[in-house]
Amino acid sequence: MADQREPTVIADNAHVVYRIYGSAAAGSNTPLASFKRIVTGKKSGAVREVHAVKGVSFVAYKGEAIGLIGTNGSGKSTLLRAIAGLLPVERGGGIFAAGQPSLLGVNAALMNDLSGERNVELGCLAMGMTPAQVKEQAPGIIEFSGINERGDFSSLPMKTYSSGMAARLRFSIAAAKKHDVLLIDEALATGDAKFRKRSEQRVRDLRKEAGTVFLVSHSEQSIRDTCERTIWLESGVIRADGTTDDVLKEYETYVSK
Ligand SMILES: Nc1ncnc2c1ncn2[C@@H]1O[C@H](COP(=O)(O)OP(=O)(O)OP(=O)(O)O)[C@@H](O)[C@H]1O
Repeated sequence: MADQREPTVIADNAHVVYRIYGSAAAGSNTPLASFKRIVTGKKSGAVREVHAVKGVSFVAYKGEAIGLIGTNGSGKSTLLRAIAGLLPVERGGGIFAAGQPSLLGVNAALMNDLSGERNVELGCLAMGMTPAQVKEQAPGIIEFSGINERGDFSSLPMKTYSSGMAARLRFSIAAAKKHDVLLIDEALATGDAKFRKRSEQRVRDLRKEAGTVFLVSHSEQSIRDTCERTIWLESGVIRADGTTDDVLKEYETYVSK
């Protein structure tokens, strides 16, 4: 029988390389050296490359929540940013996505001098909501974030918030919209236990609304609670892709060695 599932993200032999210019020679980063480069049009000699994602291929389907695990520096955040279209994929491969994937935290660029309320409005408008939708959704977003649990913080500038409060507000804004593909980078690790529970529920709801969710996390519990499929990346290469139980078991054996 043909596969009836609808693909939302296809990675086909995707490679991502960071290029760091002028990183080697001593003195090449001085203002004078930079000025000389501008005048002469010459690029600084040294380019260092970090090959962060190496030939990754997978297909993600509508309704799936996929965990991304791997040790520090294994390429998880890089892959997420490439799926979001924020980093280019090298020639020969590609990442194709349905709609515009939203990377939680980056899309909602919050302004420190503005109040939480104003940031909610701007964030929602930036995600494409109409002013009427924003008006309707804003109180729910503030309530979900819980920033007013200890006083009226929503009318205060964001710079008065703790980093956890800011992260919660960012999550709440992004999670207010139905996303085709929602990419979450450790967002669930911020905030306290109560908020984490609420946000995990929200991820499950978003999934029910038929989007696809990718979750990068070092918390096996978060991955277990939200994702039935997990991809394990190590040194930029997929080591395993399968049910969360199976992949976590393999990963645990690897890290305990
Ligand atoms: N802006 C950058 N410029 C150059 N190299 C980078 C940059 N960002 C990440 N890297 C490198 O790319 C590799 C993968 O990094 P990445 O942040 O994707 O890993 P990660 O799996 O998300 O790590 P962690 O679990 O620590 O968050 C690492 O070797 C890192 O040093």
